[in-house]
Amino acid sequence: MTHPRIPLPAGYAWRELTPADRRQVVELDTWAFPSSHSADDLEALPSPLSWDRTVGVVAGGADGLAALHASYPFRRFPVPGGELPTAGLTWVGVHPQHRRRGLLTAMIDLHLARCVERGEPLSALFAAEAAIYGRFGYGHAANDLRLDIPRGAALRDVPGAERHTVRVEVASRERHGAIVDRLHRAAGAAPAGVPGLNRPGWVTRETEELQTVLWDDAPLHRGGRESRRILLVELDGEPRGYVMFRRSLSWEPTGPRGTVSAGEVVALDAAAARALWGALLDLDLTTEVSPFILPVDDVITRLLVNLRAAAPRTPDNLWVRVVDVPAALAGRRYAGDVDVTLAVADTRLPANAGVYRLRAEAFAPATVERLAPDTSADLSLDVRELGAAYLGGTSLATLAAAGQLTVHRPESLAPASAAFGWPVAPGSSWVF
Ligand SMILES: CC(=O)SCCNC(=O)CCNC(=O)[C@H](O)C(C)(C)COP(=O)(O)OP(=O)(O)OC[C@H]1O[C@@H](n2cnc3c(N)ncnc32)[C@H](O)[C@@H]1OP(=O)(O)O
Repeated sequence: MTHPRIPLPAGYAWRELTPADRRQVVELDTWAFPSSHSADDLEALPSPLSWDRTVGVVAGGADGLAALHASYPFRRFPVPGGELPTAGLTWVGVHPQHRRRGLLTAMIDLHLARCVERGEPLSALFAAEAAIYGRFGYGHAANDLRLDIPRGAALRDVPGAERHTVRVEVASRERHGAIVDRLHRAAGAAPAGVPGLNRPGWVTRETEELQTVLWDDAPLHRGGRESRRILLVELDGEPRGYVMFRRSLSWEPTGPRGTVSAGEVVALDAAAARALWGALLDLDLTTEVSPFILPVDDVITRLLVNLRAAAPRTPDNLWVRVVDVPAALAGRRYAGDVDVTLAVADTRLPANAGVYRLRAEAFAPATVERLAPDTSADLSLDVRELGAAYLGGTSLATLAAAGQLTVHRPESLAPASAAFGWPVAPGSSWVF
């Protein structure tokens, strides 16, 4: 792959990184993200990085890295009704000595240029701070749900839940890797049990490095909690759902106080989900279950009799950058008939800007045509807002109400908003 000529501020140079640079990567990372763990301990952990997509910045005359970024090759990133190659931007860090000199800006320009070269119409990320990425055209595209559910919280009944059996074991890749992979993919492909109605943004761990990191259970991940366990629910011996979890326990004057930190909670249908949550909410010596990341429309929101008591919070989940507007628009399905012209602005990638006519019947393939740049459009918006709406989690009408989308033909907004939505809320079940 050619190295695009993306300029850096004076005195800095690009450096392609390899596994031999692992120590420097760890050291830069601990400058960017303060950690109580030693560089030796962190270096001993498996690395999630795809090294051929990991680029450093070095400063003339200085040791070590001034900055670093990487991306994951998500070849099958779920978009509404389909999948598109997507670059998962990650491990972005600038040494405090070198911050606010334009290094991140240059790294984003290189990242986007490489997305174009690689034919990745989208980039997605989790933002360390919400204010960082909008300026680069990333839109806040999904939220997730965080809960603290009291032990024994009442759940509504689901017929057939009682037919499931439960297994609780120490989590291991050898025993559970294939099961977890299969259930996770299946749950994202058809969360409502209907083929084609997928969960946008439900990204899978597609590389061997990401799989290795998932199953690594080094003591420094534990934070005072136990080693990682898995709870599986089965129907007639067939796995139908899982949750990986760790418990912690303290003894208070009032009695034992245990919490359950749960990772992704995945089930193939409502009965399996009811069986899974029922078991998870009834572990001895515990008082509370805190699932880390759930989709905002996860079935638990319908199963809990008192959702309010679980103190729901919905922080931002994925941010999406549309790198190739026509490929992205044509690569997803729409939840209603649509025939709309969009004027998309993109100062960072001018070739991406333009006026596009999008036509599709509900849930059928779409066609996208680039029109002359002076064509009057029905709606105009920045590529950042297109990214926010792209996975179906942010309504075009909401963007219009917030003054972040301009309506030129009023009758186009309602059908376009309905079409850009999606019946299943977007979101990733893990942070990358
Ligand atoms: C996908 C991920 O990996 S998320 C992880 C992001 N990394 C971190 O949060 C680690 C700690 N922080 C850092 O490493 C750095 O401060 C970074 C990467 C956030 C920013 O790097 P810098 O090289 O300082 O950014 P750069 O100089 O290119 O700034 C570009 C613009 O973004 C703004 N900006 C940079 N960081 C922030 C921030 N945290 N909040 C708000 N604005 C910011 C700058 O003010 C600047 O604005 P301007 O163009 O109006 O002057």
